[in-house]
Amino acid sequence: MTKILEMNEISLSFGKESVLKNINLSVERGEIFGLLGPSGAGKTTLVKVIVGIIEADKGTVFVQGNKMPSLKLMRSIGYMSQSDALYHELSAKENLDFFATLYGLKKKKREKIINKAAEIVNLSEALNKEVRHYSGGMKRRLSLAASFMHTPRLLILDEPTVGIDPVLRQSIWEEFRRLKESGVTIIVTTHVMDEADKCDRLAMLRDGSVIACDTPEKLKAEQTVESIEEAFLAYGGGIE
Ligand SMILES: Nc1ncnc2c1ncn2[C@@H]1O[C@H](COP(=O)(O)OP(=O)(O)OP(=O)(O)O)[C@@H](O)[C@H]1O
Repeated sequence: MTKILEMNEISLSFGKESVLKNINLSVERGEIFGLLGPSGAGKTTLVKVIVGIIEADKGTVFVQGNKMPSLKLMRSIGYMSQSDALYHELSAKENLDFFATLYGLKKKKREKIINKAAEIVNLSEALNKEVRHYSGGMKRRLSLAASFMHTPRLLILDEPTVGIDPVLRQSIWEEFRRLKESGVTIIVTTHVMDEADKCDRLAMLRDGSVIACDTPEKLKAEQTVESIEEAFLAYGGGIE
């Protein structure tokens, strides 16, 4: 396997608060890579640094060998932020059509791609509804569809399943695996332990530092525990 993402010595402070502390991580092509940590651990800040929304004080990020931020790579990266970037006055279909234009998808193919993405997140029936009439979970699902509809090489998802019911969460994870099979690399932040267990590899974050990084199986075996939650605590992830 080859590396699609490399982060070297990433550090960042907001004022006096040190939010990311010397992060060194790499992600292999085709992996589902999890960033696990409690609220405030620095997960969102780290993905914003990867995407290029925030500049780190120190360190470098390379995606496919290109130093970030890189305009050239925009179309090969899909990003779903924690807050929805949707047009509430437009229908879901119009929103997806807007993103399709941004990604440069050809008009002829758009309809099919939009319908497929909507089907995956279970929104086919509500495609023509204005987003202002959507529930919170529906908006998350629509944002998710928008992030992967152009089949990016690298898909970065910040807490993608928050507010989504367990049944749909399962089917969304099945889709992540299908995307992975088709060669997409996925980075996903979560504080849900059973989701973390589904990742190929996992970095555990606490107070801006990586406290452990490996496959869920090895992380558990190393601490001779049965669950990711116990492993997280054993690595020092608990509240002091
Ligand atoms: N723009 C900002 N200005 C100042 N402090 C910030 C800013 N963004 C984040 N922080 C701080 O950085 C720390 C890490 O925040 P971050 O959002 O990255 O954590 P997180 O692990 O994603 O948490 P959550 O799971 O709640 O989203 C927190 O203490 C937060 O208050």
